[in-house]
Amino acid sequence: MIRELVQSGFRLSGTRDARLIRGLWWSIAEGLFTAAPYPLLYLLLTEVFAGSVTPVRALGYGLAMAACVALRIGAGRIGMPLVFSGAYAMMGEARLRIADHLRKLPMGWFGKQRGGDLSARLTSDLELIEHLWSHFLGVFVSGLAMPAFLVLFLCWIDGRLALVVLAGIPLALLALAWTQRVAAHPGTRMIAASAAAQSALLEYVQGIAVIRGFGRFGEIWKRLEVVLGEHHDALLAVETKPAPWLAAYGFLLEIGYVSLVLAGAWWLADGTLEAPTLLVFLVLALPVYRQLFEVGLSTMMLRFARRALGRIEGVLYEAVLPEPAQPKIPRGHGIVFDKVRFAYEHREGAAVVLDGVSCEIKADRLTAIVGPSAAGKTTLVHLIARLWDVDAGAIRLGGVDLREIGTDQLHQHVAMVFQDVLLFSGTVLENLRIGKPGASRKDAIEAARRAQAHDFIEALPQGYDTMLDEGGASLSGGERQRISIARALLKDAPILLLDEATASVDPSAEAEIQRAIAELARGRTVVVIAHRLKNVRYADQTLVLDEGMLVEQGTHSELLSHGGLYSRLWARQQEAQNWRMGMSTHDSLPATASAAQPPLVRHRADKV
Ligand SMILES: Nc1ncnc2c1ncn2[C@@H]1O[C@H](COP(=O)(O)OP(=O)(O)OP(=O)(O)O)[C@@H](O)[C@H]1O
Repeated sequence: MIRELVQSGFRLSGTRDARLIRGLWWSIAEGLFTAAPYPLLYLLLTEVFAGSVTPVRALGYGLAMAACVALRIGAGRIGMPLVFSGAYAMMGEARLRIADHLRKLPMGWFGKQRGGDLSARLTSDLELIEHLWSHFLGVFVSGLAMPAFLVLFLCWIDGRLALVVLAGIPLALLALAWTQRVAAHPGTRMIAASAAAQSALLEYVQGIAVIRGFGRFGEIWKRLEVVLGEHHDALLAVETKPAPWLAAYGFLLEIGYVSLVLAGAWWLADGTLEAPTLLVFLVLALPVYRQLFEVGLSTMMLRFARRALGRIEGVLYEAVLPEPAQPKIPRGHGIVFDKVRFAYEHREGAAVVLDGVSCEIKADRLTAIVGPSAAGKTTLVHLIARLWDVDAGAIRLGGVDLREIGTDQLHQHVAMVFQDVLLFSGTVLENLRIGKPGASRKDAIEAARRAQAHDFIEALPQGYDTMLDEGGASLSGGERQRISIARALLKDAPILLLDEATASVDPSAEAEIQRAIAELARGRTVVVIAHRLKNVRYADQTLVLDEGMLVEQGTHSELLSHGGLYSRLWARQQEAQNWRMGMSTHDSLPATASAAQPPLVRHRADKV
């Protein structure tokens, strides 16, 4: 099991750190130096009982024993840092490999994971493996080396008695195997319960605003109590269920000691054994048993580590989106959908989200995607970014199938601005530079200026060096949006995918965001999901989706004259706006705001 674990650990990190291997050899040396004083003690006792010991020889033995102790300490001092640095470096590599692998997984995979379970795999499971490498392996090998050496020494002194010392071991090992079996179920339960507890706590913390808003503390609290109660019971079971069998393991090991006393007395009486030999056996058998018990106990941890490793490997060996061996370079920035079919669930009878969609998104033009809720607009745009692969048909960029371009290369061509803006904990500047690592401060500020974000960033306590909370919680929705637009401007990719995200912000912020987006759209292939049709009425073409199908396409005026779904949606939105205008004493606000807002990429209007 240990060998398998070590090899899986090497596979996990993809390296074999030489420091770790050297450190383990030093740990074995440490175990041997721990055992070495005992044979010296035996030799000393033999001479004492034979009456041949002299003060000088006794001093010699004493010094030799002291040297063994010093060597043991020295080996530990050299080995331990080597093991630690090797183990931490390897686990660092493993974390990077996992993070890199996660980046390549289809987004659908994340949707199927429970947040807490995934975070448990990436934190506590990985920490368990790290602990195994850093704290356990060295102690384990030195813990095995010591009794192995002593048993060999006992065999050399008296084979009969050594066999008696080892008499209980086969039965003890059976008890240990049984203990492992008994612990298997509680172990699995404990891992599941702690993942569930992490999920529940995460959900509780993330959803605290909603829980508070709906006054549902009682119910959620009860659910939390149930999950945490199960976690408590599972933890208890993992300790208590195997405990009697572990005790049996210890008892059976030490049965050898009772046998040793009985057999020793017998052979002493019949004159086939000498007293000093028996004395040495009685002294040495105890550390051998103690060490074997410790090693047996630690194998319980190996079980957990094996399970944790299996769970981490489950992530690492999850199939990634296939990458081309020879990535092709797109010849232009026009996008073609060719009979695209896509479903989130790849199983018989699963709902088809896009069904036979064929269309052309022209290079350097603005294409708007509109349609009722759940029509498949976001899905279509996500497919362009290859967050998923299509089930049938193809999407081609510059004449090349996205699957032949390679994800990294594709992402160099594409910038995305979506509704859920994710900002990372770090400074505003660092968040901007996500668009272009290594961009100068001047360029980042220029991008922020063009994204209408400069003024509010400057007003922050440390301006561009202000630390943002995780997720950018300290900023408003509109401010987060503008940072994400600045990020995309800085990236300066030729294709821009954006989810018109102004529905939830106030009219003045909406106007600012529209201006920023208009700036961003200049001279690029832009695909925008539009919820407010008025914002994209100047688009070069509008694709109308309904229930996963492309039902209409054309310019605003073409679509209006067609009298189909688009014109109905337009009429409904106009009606809603008129209704809003007439309903309150603030009638003039939307009208004024609307007049103040530039429609998305108004500069195109000039061309029309
Ligand atoms: N990750 C997902 N897993 C499974 N189903 C999904 C997922 N994302 C979206 N869907 C489903 O796919 C369908 C299309 O969703 P999509 O988000 O593309 O629609 P949309 O037109 O952008 O809607 P809206 O305008 O309301 O944002 C919906 O029925 C939705 O429930």
